Amino acid sequence: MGNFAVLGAGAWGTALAKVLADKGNRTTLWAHRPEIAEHIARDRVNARYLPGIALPETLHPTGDLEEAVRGAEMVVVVVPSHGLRDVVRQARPYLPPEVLICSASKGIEQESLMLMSEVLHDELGTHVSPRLTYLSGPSFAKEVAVGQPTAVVVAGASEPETHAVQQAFATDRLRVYSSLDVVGVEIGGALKNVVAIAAGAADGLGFGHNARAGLITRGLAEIARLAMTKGANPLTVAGLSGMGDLVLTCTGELSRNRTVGFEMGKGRTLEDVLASLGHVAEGVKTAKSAYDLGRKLDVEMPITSEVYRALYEGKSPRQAVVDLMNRALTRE
Ligand SMILES: NC(=O)c1ccc[n+]([C@@H]2O[C@H](COP(=O)([O-])OP(=O)(O)OC[C@H]3O[C@@H](n4cnc5c(N)ncnc54)[C@H](O)[C@@H]3O)[C@@H](O)[C@H]2O)c1
Ligand SMILES: O=P(O)(O)OC[C@H](O)CO
Repeated sequence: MGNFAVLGAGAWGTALAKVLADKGNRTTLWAHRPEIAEHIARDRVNARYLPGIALPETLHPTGDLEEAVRGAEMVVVVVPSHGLRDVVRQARPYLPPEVLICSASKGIEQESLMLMSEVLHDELGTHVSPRLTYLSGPSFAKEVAVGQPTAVVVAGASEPETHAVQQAFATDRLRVYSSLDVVGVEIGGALKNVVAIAAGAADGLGFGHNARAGLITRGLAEIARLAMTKGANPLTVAGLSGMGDLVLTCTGELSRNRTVGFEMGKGRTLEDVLASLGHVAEGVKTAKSAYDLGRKLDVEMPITSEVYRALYEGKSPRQAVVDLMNRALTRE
């Protein structure tokens, strides 16, 4: 059995820690807010982020980052993408030399416009590259936590390490594929959240299935363009992290990103929706990062641009749809 650490006790970190702990691994779950660790230790449930799910005794909550990573064979980082750099920097002095590192956060850092793998390289050095992996794909935390069948993908630059992480997470309910295309898998996971906001807005505005299918498909086209420009294989985003996660998040009512778009489509303000959401909706920050990255790399991203304008420039979702529909006609 392994000795694993999961950094981030939100819904996804808790669900992934439960997967590892249910397999009999000693799994330490680090919470950004120490009181969350105390509550989990007392109640054996994360009532704030994953209510109603009993957590096994093999899962050890802590608010102490050093305690969490000391002696770990694999550290899984699952904090919101805007917090990943700080958490990794704080954990760095205590990381065992040969530790495997897996990021399960979906986002692009604002300002630097770096993918999570680039942030990890920046903080830990490029020599860690073979030990870095990235987990993504269509996976609502709540469904994984109750053992609903789910398929995800783990990407890494080095096959043996990627295979080790694939094996660590795999169960008869969680099927884990592997990939060597880290950038493609990361971009698919980050950008689907932006398209989910658009699809939610379309639903909130009262549009139909046609609009949603159009957004998913054309959203995938702009995700593929960005992925290719960043050196990824565009076919990667037709897989679980890309098309798979677009289908889930653009249609599933559990999606926080879709909810943000849906409520804005109904007329609520972004601030109002975020105040009541209770969880991170990565697409809000990623819309800005991706918009800036698209402009920097000269990649045409019309859906991302309209989501950005609706979130950051006060454009009405209805006007954003009108402008998308009236763009110059083009080839598919
Ligand atoms: N929830 C899911 O179903 C799901 C599935 C796949 C991937 N993800 C991704 O996992 C990541 C985490 O999402 P989640 O659903 O667990 O979030 P969540 O909203 O459920 O919880 C957020 C957690 O992050 C902590 N936090 C807040 N700010 C922080 C900071 N600056 N530094 C460190 N920690 C901070 C909070 O205390 C909380 O524990 C996101 O990138 C998300 O896109 C989520
Ligand atoms: O609830 P969302 O929109 O953050 O989506 C959660 C996961 O990323 C789904 O794969």
